[in-house]
Amino acid sequence: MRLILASQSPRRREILAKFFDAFDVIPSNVSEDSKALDPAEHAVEVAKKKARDVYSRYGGTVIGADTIVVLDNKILGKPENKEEAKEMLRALSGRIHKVITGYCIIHEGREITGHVVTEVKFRELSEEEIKWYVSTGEPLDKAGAYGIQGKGGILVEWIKGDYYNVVGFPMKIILELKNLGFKLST
Ligand SMILES: Cc1cn([C@H]2C[C@H](O)[C@@H](COP(=O)(O)OP(=O)(O)OP(=O)(O)O)O2)c(=O)[nH]c1=O
Repeated sequence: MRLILASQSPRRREILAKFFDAFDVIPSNVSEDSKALDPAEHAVEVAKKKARDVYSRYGGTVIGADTIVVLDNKILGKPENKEEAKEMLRALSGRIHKVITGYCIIHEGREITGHVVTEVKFRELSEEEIKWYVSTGEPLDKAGAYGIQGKGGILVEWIKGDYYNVVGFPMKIILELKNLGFKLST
């Protein structure tokens, strides 16, 4: 069965490639909005849209995922510009937030959905640090305006849960694929 990752994210491709040799990458072309009020539900709904979009065009076994940062029950998506990135980082400073990845795997016409939550605590960030981090260019294509896998690692005090979930591809998805019969590479 052909495995397809419905994502433009290079991070997702790299993580999936650690475990499976053969898959295709076909980014979806959908808007990242939903009617869901609950953040986890929202992430799952968007993941479903991504997977359904690619499945309807190519069939196969399709993986869609959506990662959001949630602070005080409010969703922080990808910042539109540097000013918005700074605002997000100020809001996250010194606080615990959740990173939620919703996923949808469509296999033999059936949808397997779920979400994974990781808690992340940020250090207290100075204005100078925030300015420096935004000038690295890292925040712009990332939920919550940071990437834990890059220079953004320095902003983080601790995490509780799956590290790979913060980067956008929880190990839960790998386990679901294994359960469906996809063989892990050696
Ligand atoms: C919090 C955090 C997010 N991110 C990234 C993961 C996701 O790529 C991105 C959230 O955006 P998403 O909409 O989940 O994904 P995407 O637009 O990059 O790719 P696609 O929709 O095609 O699958 O933020 C990190 O890389 N590191 C982090 O620490």
